[in-house]
Amino acid sequence: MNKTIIVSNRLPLQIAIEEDKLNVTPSVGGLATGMKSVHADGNGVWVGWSGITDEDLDEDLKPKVNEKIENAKCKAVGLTEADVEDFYLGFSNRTLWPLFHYFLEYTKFETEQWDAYKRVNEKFAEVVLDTIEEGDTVWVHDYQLLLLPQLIKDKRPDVTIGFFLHIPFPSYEIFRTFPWRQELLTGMLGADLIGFHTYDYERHFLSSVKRILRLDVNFNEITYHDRIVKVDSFPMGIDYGKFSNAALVHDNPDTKKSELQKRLDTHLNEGDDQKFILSIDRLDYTKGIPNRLRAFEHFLNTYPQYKEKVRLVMLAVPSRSNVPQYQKLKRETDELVGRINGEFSTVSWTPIWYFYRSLPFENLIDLYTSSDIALITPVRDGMNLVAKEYVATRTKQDGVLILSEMAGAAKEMNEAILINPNSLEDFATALDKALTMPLEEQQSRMKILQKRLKRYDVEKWAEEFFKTLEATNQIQEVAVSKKLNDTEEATIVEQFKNAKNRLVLLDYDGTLVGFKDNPQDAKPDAKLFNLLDKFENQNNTRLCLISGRDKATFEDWYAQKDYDLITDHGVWMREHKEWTPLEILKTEWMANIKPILETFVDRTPGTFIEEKEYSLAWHYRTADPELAQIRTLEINTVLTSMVANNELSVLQGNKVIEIKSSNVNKGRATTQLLRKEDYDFILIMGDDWTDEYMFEAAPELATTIKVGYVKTKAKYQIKGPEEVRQLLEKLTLDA
Ligand SMILES: O=P(O)(O)OC[C@H]1O[C@H](O[C@H]2O[C@H](CO)[C@@H](O)[C@H](O)[C@H]2O)[C@H](O)[C@@H](O)[C@@H]1O
Ligand SMILES: O=c1ccn([C@@H]2O[C@H](COP(=O)(O)OP(=O)(O)O)[C@@H](O)[C@H]2O)c(=O)[nH]1
Ligand SMILES: [Mg+2]
Repeated sequence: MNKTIIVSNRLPLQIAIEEDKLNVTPSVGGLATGMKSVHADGNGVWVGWSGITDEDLDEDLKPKVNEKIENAKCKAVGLTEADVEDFYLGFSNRTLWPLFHYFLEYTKFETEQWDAYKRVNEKFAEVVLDTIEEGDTVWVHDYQLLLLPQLIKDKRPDVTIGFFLHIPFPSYEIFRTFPWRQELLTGMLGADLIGFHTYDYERHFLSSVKRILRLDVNFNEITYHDRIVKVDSFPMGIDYGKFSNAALVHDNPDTKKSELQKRLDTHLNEGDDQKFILSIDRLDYTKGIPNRLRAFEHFLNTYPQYKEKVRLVMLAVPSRSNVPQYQKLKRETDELVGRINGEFSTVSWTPIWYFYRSLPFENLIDLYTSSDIALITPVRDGMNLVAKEYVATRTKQDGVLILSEMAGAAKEMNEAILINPNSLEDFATALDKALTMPLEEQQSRMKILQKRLKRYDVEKWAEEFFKTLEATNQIQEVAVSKKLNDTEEATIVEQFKNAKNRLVLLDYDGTLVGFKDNPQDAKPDAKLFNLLDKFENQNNTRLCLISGRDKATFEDWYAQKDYDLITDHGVWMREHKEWTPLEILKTEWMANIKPILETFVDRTPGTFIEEKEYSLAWHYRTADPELAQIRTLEINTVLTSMVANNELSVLQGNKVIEIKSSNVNKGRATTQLLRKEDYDFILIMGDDWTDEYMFEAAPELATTIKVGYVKTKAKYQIKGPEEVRQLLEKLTLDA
């Protein structure tokens, strides 16, 4: 039976060795708590790190640890102390985490740690590849494993891979500062579906893909080599039933109260207007803890009537405490709590109750159900599940959630009081509003929130992700339906061999060579000359390069060669080194259109005009892709009337717009060429939209091949120039 392999840095259980005994605890943090129920229900295996380093695992302990891991349907990836230091505490949590959360000043770029990141991603790949059986699906999670999807895809292209990022994806302006930005993006693109919590993270990612990798993005689909990678947003939900049921049990008078609950009750019973304001987070600088404390102080000063009535119950869960920024935050938090408590405390009242520890589930429920207000105010947060858990436990639908706009969860929780966590004023007004909110209003807001969270719970979230992942498989099949397979290739080689008179018509850019920023740099290389020469020297074979390039450029490049050439999209033809025009064209229009294009160059950095004898081309390969898209629309509009009057047409090529006479195209040139002789083998290859004219003009017996996996009239598709050359090589060898 096919299974799902979940992969994340941390396994849902954490193992530690304490006094020679194994101590197993559940992992904290949104990813582990959220995915746990998905894992428990499904048939599958979870691959990740157990929490113990290889150095701590002696031969005695190994089988015991493995047993615990296997019983939990997990498989461990072994990490050494150095891995934990450089990969986890290092690159993951001192580079990726701060930068993706917009903490530029905390971000370290260290090559050694980057190397460790690559090394550990490979370790994960090894275990995953070892676990995969045919038909399995892999779901990779989070920023610690950005390179993993590609590492798996390289070895197992048949396996469907999903990737989900649990933290924000930063805007391009931030992401571009990464020294290894390209590698990170291509690592992620190994997946077939890439998921984010919100549309904002999704569009930031697409923006980086367009600008850094210069890939074509069509709505939310990226064309990447022979695959289509789909990108979408899936806001993660919680195990709603687990939290609401636990709260119901907690409310039941027969349920035995915990020690913590008894303590909470003592204070709540001190008077009618005693209230708890709750905050729960890992002690992380993204969670905005110092801001929250200062804001609480400001609130007590602004609304002194709440003194001795409200308490801030703050649970800070220890996290990544070996990273210096976290240690600094711990000191700052301790100091602030001490100072504020010192400032306001009375004999019977301490304004802040501060717990620095992780609490068991039952105690979390005590806190959620006893608090009238939840104050969840991260400065940046991928999602924030605590906010959702609070809502799920409000069985009487009372209580108010104050939530930072900067949490992914805010996008779906409009009925909360949303605040900017940098504004002390916002905090104070929101707290006052929450404390005075009529019960009916609390309930009407809570009802809507609960309905939404209950419907789109974590199971539904995972289901939606899988559904989309399955659908991406189908688009893959459509996109590459004409992919040239080995049998077809063998037939072509065979036909070539048996033919008496052969014509091979090849486009140049994008077909025989890849694209360069400057078209003049895309010269034929020695290997290509070699290959074409071999072709040329075969009997009964006519080789003709057909290009939109101008005559002068081709004359320069191929002066020493005998190949036939067709240039300017079919204006000129060179046979036996003699140039003749295939078309007689006017050029008066150029003087009028060039100044218009020049104004576009002025206003669109990275673009330039290529002047050919019979056409003008505006290139925008290195321009900002979104600006270029707007400008192409503008150019088309501006040129419409002029084009009609001069019998011109505007061609949209690969990152280029070309204006030329309407009655010239590669199709007409192809037809003229075909009239010259009778061929019993014809091969035509091209990558661009303009090459489609050749495919249309080709007779039935011709073998037409599109380079690249986009829609085409050609019979077959092939990946890129590399593959074109391999095919040509086969034709020369076997002929
Ligand atoms: O594994 P740790 O270093 O101890 O950190 C705990 C986890 O923190 C992060 O959680 C994120 O995922 C949540 C669920 O999607 C989301 O609500 C939250 O905003 C994120 O910060 C981290 O992404 C995980 O990888 C860590 O395991
Ligand atoms: O003592 C605690 C405190 C919190 N949590 C859980 O930790 C998760 C925190 O997830 P969130 O998305 O809010 O933030 P993250 O820590 O992932 O950044 C929530 O599911 C909490 O229930 C926990 O297991 N033990
Ligand atoms: Mg081309």
